[in-house]
Amino acid sequence: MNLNYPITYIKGISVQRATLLYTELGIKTCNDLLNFFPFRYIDKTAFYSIKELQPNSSEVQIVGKITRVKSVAQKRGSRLVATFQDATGTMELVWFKGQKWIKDSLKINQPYVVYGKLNHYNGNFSIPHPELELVTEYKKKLQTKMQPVYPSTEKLVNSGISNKLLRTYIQNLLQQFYEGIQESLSLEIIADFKLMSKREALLNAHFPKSQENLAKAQFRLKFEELFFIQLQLLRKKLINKTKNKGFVFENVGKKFNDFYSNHLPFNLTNAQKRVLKEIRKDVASGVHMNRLLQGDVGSGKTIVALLSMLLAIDNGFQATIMAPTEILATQHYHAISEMVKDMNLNVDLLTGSVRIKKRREIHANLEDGTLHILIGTHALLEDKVRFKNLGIAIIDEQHRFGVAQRAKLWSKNSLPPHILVMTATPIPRTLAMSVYGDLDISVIDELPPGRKEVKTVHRFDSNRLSVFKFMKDEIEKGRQVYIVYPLIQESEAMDYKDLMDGYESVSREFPAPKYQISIVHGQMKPADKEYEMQRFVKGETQIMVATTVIEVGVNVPNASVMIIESAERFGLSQLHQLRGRVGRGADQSYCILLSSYKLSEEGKTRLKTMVETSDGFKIAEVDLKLRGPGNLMGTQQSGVLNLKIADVVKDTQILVAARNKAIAVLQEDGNLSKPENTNIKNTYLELSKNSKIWSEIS
Ligand SMILES: Nc1ncnc2c1ncn2[C@@H]1O[C@H](COP(=O)(O)OP(=O)(O)OP(=O)(O)O)[C@@H](O)[C@H]1O
Repeated sequence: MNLNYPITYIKGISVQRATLLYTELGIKTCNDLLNFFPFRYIDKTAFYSIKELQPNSSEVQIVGKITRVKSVAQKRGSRLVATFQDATGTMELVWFKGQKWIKDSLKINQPYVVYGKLNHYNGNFSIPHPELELVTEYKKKLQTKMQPVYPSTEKLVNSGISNKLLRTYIQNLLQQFYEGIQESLSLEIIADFKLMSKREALLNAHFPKSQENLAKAQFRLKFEELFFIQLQLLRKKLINKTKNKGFVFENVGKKFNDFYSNHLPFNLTNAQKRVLKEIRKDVASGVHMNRLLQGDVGSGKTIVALLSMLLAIDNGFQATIMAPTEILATQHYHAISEMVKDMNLNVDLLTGSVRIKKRREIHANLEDGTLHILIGTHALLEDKVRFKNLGIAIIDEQHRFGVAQRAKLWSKNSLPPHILVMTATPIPRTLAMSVYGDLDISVIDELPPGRKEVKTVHRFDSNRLSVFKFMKDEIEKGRQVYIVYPLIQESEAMDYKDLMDGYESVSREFPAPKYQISIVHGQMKPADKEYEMQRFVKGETQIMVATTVIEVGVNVPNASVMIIESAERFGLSQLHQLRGRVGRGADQSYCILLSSYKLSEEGKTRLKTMVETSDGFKIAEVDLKLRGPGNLMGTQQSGVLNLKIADVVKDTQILVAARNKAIAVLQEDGNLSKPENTNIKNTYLELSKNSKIWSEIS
């Protein structure tokens, strides 16, 4: 018997039911079903006394006697109420249906075991429609103490596959295949972490004998799941390091040194220096760099990108930056061209709106190597874009690019160029371990000196007039202001209306010619967007009304006020990104979050968090708690988050332990060829063949 057999091998599962289980729950093989875990258990191991009951107790089991039964008339029909009592107190059992036969069957003053969901109303406890069994009967039966409850769908239930039936299937499966369940971890790991055996763990995860056994079983299975994912990610990294040769940038040469000594516009922060060292070590070592650069908004990633590119250029290579939007690519282009303007370097910009003639020129310069740095958007991925020798590819805000798109950029070379992925959306460390576990990670955890914290306040819509007044004062001082409106796809038409209405009212309040206003939104042509953007960058307009197109990376140091309309509709990391557009110069900056009075609890938490902290990593932690890992920016494409039993957020301690153990195992035995690692190797190979998550991360 093999656990890879289809579930029709399990007693009681017909082809028709197997098909349903597959379409509804994705369960195909015995192994799938074995790893389909309950999401909760009905715990019948514990008994309560009535005095112990708490308003928030959910399902409870109590032994006591029924002392009285009566029918109580109510508006529609009547209900049956039994007074139930133990040595510590009294409560009620209630029925709304089937009252006649229940009334007839209830035995007064005999001990019952009662089980059900507890209600608490007006200080009184009751259980509606309880399960009841005379103690004499209860004692005769062999009890399943903790019943598993599995996730299900309406269709399954309607087709007769109840939770009870699922339980039976899994029971049958365990009976038929128990001997075939192989240990997957080494004896050493089992001893080290005092783990249950795999068989015992699976049995107890489905049919636990006690809470304690359940906890042990879950720990073992979570550890195993995270261990093998980490093993896979780390092996991928190891293979990348040992097999993929990278270009060697031996020289820290003329351009780098010239820029560092003569053109650096400021002193690097210690964090920038450290990260640059990490990058230099990679690119000089002969292995292929695959590094994630995390830095909070405004922490100064661009300069690190530029210096890394100069390392490549000094060694005869070309460099590229790919950005997710035209605005961003253009901005990088302007910033970088400006910084290297006296250095005899050729920098160009390639986006969707570059004209054919210019495009051809870029293609030609790229192929003959005269173009040193090319900055662009997705347009870089087109087949016609061929580098002479691309040494480093920097990808800004990687979550906007698919894995396949990135791969396309790699494949433009004989050897893959060094890769630096930059993200301004901090991801909590433990999550990064999973989602980017195969990359090396650098963090810029320090802001440039002299930055003042952006003062952040929350105001209700009714305060708009005083907000306008504040804007006028700031503009008077020579500052610029952003006003951002939400744009959510589902209500796009409405949102555009809000934006245009807002624009009109701002135009009335801030009339020309004294005030000039830019507007930028996604429905505009790229060239118009760019024109409006540039007017704001050059200081020709004082106010920029926009949707979230300006969310990431836009850098206008003179802009010191960020007003966010309907702030409650934005996600936390989005708000943080938007706020990051101000506070980029030396002036005191402000962020005003405007909202209606109607706020959900989550909305309140988001706004409160923004007012309380400006630390991107802290904000990411809160966001993670509010929305779960799959919704965070930077994690959407990660199959690593579709776990069967572990939770990368809640089980961080297990995750860290599993990762450290995986590192230790690979350090000792990179190919898993030692006899003591046979179990691990077999499971690893098996998972590589069969697991969906694994194919996504390999
Ligand atoms: N070490 C430094 N000292 C002073 N100013 C700096 C330093 N590093 C960067 N800056 C300036 O800080 C601002 C933000 O830098 P940059 O645009 O590189 O940030 P970023 O990390 O890309 O942030 P975001 O992701 O928000 O765009 C720029 O105006 C830049 O010139």
